[in-house]
Amino acid sequence: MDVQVAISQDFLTAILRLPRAQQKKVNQFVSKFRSDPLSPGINYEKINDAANSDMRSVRIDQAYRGIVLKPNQGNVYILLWVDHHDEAYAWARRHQCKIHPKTGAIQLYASEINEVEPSVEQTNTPNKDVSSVGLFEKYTKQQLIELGLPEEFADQIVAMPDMATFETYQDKLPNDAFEAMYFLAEGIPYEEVLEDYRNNSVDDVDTEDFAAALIREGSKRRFVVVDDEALEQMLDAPLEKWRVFLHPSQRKIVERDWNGPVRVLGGAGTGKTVAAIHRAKWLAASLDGVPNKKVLFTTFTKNLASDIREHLEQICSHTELSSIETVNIDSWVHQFLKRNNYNYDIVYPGDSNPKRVNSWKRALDNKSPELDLSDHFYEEEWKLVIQEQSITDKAEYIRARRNGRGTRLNRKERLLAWTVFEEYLLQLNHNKIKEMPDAMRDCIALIDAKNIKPMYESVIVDEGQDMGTQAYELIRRIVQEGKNDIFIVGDGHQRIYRNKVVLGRCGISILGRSRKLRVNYRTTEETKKLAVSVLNNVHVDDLDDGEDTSKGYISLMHGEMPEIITTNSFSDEADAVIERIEQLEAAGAKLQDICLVARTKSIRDAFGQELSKAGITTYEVMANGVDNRHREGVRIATMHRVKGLEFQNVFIVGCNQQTIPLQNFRSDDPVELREHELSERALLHVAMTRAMRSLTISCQGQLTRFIRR
Ligand SMILES: Nc1ncnc2c1ncn2[C@@H]1O[C@H](COP(=O)(O)OP(=O)(O)OP(=O)(O)O)[C@@H](O)[C@H]1O
Repeated sequence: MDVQVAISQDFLTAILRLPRAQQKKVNQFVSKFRSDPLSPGINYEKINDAANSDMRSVRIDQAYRGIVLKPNQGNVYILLWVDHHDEAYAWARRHQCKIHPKTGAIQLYASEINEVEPSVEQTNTPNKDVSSVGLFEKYTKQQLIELGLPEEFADQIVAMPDMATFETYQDKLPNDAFEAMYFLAEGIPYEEVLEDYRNNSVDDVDTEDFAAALIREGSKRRFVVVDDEALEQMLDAPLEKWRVFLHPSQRKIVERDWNGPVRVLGGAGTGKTVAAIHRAKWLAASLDGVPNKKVLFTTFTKNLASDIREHLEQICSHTELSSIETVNIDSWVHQFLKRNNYNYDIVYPGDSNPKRVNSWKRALDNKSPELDLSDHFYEEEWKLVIQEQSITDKAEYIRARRNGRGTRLNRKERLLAWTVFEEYLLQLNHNKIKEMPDAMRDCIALIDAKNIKPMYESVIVDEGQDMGTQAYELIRRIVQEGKNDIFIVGDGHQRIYRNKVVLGRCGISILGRSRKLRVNYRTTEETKKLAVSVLNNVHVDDLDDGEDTSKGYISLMHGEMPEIITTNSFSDEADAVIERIEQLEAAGAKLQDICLVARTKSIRDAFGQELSKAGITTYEVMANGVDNRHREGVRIATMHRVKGLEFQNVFIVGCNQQTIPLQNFRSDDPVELREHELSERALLHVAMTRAMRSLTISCQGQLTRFIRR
């Protein structure tokens, strides 16, 4: 029978904690072990009192030991842990590794859990009858076990008094069981949780058959069977776990055929981009390098597209890579139109292109004195109504949908307002410029006129929340309709460009093909909680005319509470930030892992200058390129620029009451004001959720009202 060697994610993490010299030895050992775990050179030793009698220690060198699970049945060896002799043995005593009888997934968890004291919150609440307020009182023990809870914990968990107490079990329970219980406690319906945590087609689980268990989705988040090539890659530091260990909820959406467009939602850091990258690889593999069969991976921002290309290069073969085109949607439009001899300059609604600004100025000169509407109103009306619905004449404008616009306009008022838009259209034409939504429409017109066949087998869209109607209509047109055609990932909570869309209205029906990712791999739970609180009680859409919620969204990591620094002046704030950056550097942090984020360019630059004066190198995050992580320097960026990116340590500076929300927005329209407020909150939320390890927020004077301490 073939020998199978698997590695747990924990083993790889354990390697990274060792001194460099030892890491090398472990790597050599693993290569030897992988080629023949039965070789006489490998010393297996029984571990007295190990939680699992199938655990053995193996000798790496004089001082270090690996912990291996060698089940009785089959020919499977699983490398679980590595450490200094005594610590490795202690680890084996503290950990259990078993196949769950219901889900069939291999679980690694604490061998014992002590009775946990109710949380301080709970004990401080006078007269509260603990036993009557169980967190899981709606569920039976059996139901919890169905979701992956090990039976030995069932009594304790079913009697759990509150969330705070439950959270203290995080590092004791298997990750899958903890997550599933957490989502139940957050109010996610049982069936939905079961769908995510049950392994497909597992009926009769043989709890001794590790070979069968290793290939189940639920096991693959933590264990991988290694062949030589994969092993070599994996042992190459720095290790990026997402390359190998997809969460079952990610794997379920990535590795399967879909009978039409799919929409995947998920809070910041839940691995949407990672899922989309793996999806691109999976689709490309199925194309088998056939020329002219292509997958398009598109994003909203240019720098994210470059980032994604780099990631694809890490996981795809040459052939797969040759089938994937990665480009942000606007560049795609530019390239397509250029190939088709398009004669217009492309601009953006509201941008500073002098020809566009002048055209708009002339259009506003035609404002009717009979209408008391602000210039801003016309700007928004143009973008949100006229461009959104591709309106080109008066008659269409009179019939136009104006949902979500606060100021009502009757027929006569629309006719009067139209004079501005009519002039703008004339000016754009006269100056040979087009706004991007028009350019997208022109792409469609060209495709129709030239009868161009769909160019892609599949399109993958990242940052789906920021793409507008025209972008989706164009996407619909360039991809072959049918199996695996469109895969969209996005998060309405991160919409910062106000390009709302209703997919169904763009010919993209996601009925029955909508999924959600819930596990945040990036930020700590402490940062996540603060970032989510910025969007409390605001309504966020699901890209298809429904509502999305940030309930049932968990971070697996814990860390320091975000620090909030209030100062009295700019120089005090700058000093405080510089001091902390110097402390981080002294503690070993690399400058390129630190990002300073500001709401505006001028605040960014002001802080950038202070950092330079203090001798700290800075590096501006640009819109149009990949961040060269080898270039030294603290990253400095506006909030818009950091979307989709991540940094170990994030400083959000200038979080003053007067700056966030930005005060340059004037409108009497309550709907516009609400929308403005929402996108300002989304911007802050995006900036906060870039932080992997630490988040520091600072202000001068009063802190923005978006943050409640
Ligand atoms: N299965 C996984 N295992 C380990 N790490 C993962 C996994 N999936 C994602 N990650 C990590 O989590 C972080 C966030 O992932 P990703 O950027 O895909 O999230 P996202 O949902 O697209 O985030 P955002 O919407 O905030 O941009 C990254 O550091 C990524 O490497």
